[in-house]
Amino acid sequence: MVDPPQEIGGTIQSINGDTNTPHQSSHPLSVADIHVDGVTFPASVAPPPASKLSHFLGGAGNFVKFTAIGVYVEDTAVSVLAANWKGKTAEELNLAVGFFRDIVSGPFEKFTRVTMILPLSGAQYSEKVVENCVAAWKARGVYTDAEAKATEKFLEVFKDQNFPPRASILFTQFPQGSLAISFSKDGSVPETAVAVIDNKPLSEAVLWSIIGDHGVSPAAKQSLAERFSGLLKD
Ligand SMILES: O=C(/C=C/c1ccc(O)cc1)c1c(O)cc(O)cc1O
Repeated sequence: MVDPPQEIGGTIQSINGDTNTPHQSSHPLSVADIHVDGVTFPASVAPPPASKLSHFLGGAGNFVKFTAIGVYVEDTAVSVLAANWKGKTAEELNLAVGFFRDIVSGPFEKFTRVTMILPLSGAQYSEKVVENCVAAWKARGVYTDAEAKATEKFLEVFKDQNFPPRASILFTQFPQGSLAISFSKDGSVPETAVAVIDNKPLSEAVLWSIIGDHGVSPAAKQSLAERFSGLLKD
């Protein structure tokens, strides 16, 4: 379900507890909130944990009945993705592994909000994510000690957590390679991260396991393809 479009590109006030310096987003564009199984993903987040930049909602979908997943990208993603994907239909984008690869590894921040529809423990969630990431690395022959250590830290961050319905896990993926992890009991977005893991393969694999070729949320992929097809019209 999609709401009427909202203008993105206004002045953002308090940035990350830093200063009150107003930040202007780099381009005005029209995107709408998305509702997934009763969970609302607002059209923009300004800014996500540990970031100073505004992000807009690229797309959202569910992972079967368990979680609703919203993928936000830094405003500059539109001009970066235009280079390869301008003028493509939603169907073309949805079928293009390279389109999702460019979202995951493009030189812009991503912010992923995973909201519980059914209750999950931190261990249940993190073990599933790590299983998917390790399987993808092993398939490509790129699983090293650094990734094993990063996944241990990831599991540690989640081990004492419990997520009732409506609670969220928030990932900020930085282009330099770190992954900031935060938690929220409701729809709010905290300013600070609970943990930052400095491992680019892990940061990218978490998002890839959602929207990659065997991603857990085909609905989020479809949503990203539809919205970017509209944003990247000739
Ligand atoms: O959403 C999920 C995982 C949900 C889930 C459901 C049931 C379980 O017993 C465990 C986990 C998810 C995700 O958000 C990101 C990812 O990389 C993989 C996932 O499975």
